[in-house]
Amino acid sequence: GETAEVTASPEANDAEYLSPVSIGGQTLNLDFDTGSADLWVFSTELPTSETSGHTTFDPSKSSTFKKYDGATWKISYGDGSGASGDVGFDNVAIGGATATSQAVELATSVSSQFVSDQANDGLLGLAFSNINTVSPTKQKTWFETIKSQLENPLFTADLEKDASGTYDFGNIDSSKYTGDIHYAPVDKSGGFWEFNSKSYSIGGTKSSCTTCSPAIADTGTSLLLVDDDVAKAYYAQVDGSKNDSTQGGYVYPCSSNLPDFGIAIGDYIAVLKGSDLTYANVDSSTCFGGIQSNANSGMQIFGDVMFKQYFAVFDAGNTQFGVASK
Ligand SMILES: CN(C)c1ccc(C(=O)NN)cc1
Repeated sequence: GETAEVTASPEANDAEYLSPVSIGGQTLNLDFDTGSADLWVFSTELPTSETSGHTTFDPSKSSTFKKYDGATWKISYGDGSGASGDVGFDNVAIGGATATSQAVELATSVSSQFVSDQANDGLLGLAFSNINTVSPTKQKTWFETIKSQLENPLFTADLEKDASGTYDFGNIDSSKYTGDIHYAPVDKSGGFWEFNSKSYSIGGTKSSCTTCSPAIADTGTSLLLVDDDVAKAYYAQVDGSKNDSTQGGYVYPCSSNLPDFGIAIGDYIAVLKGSDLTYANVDSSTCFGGIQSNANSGMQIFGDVMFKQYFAVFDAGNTQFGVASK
């Protein structure tokens, strides 16, 4: 069975991580996203006014590209961004592993957030294919296409703070973590890497929350979006913090000593160091938190703030998600 490894390089503020992907011999930098299941790319079918700074996939230059007549796709993300277009098939290689006849979704329209994010040439979904948006027939993700060829049906994420990390497919590299991997069973029926998260800790004080929303492991989200009352309880411990709608969330004096925050991954509490829970500066003295409210959306979203502190295993063979210290 095959294994593959690819670099994950951070953009400003670790807002997202991009990895090189070869499609029909053309290399684009894609955002690997465990919170969605579409592989879509900036393409020459977009208006050139929307492709400045991006690498675009040109199907006419790939000898292996096949159009999927009549198929379309349209996706919206939690932050209100989105994209849409048409579909083809091509050979897609990541870190030396090639999925042949992989569905590649070509953008004909993208929202302003994607136009302005010039480092991002598209997304590679790593959630479950039941939420793929291709119509009239859903298509598989790259991981599901290649899974049977892999040594083990799993992939891992090692994202780093302000430094390159890796995604590995088919194996767990024991040099990338310390101690045990703590697994939670995944409910994939909603298409996400979803698990229970019924407790948390703030500054070492544990709270159970039987009413807490389930959580998803989402490498495509920058922050940690927790239930509103949990976010409130966290920032109640931060002097001078406030939920500032102008800034879009909780801000506080950058001089604050943020408390550690423990998140439940099933029965295991992964403690996130407070010293790594600031996301960005708003100005020279005001900081924007890595922990924010999910506005009671009914889902907690554990994004890159978690992956920067914990090595993660997405195990499709056993339908489980695991974390380990690193
Ligand atoms: C605008 N961009 C680059 C986005 C990238 C990813 C996402 C997302 O919610 N992934 N789960 C949203 C937006």
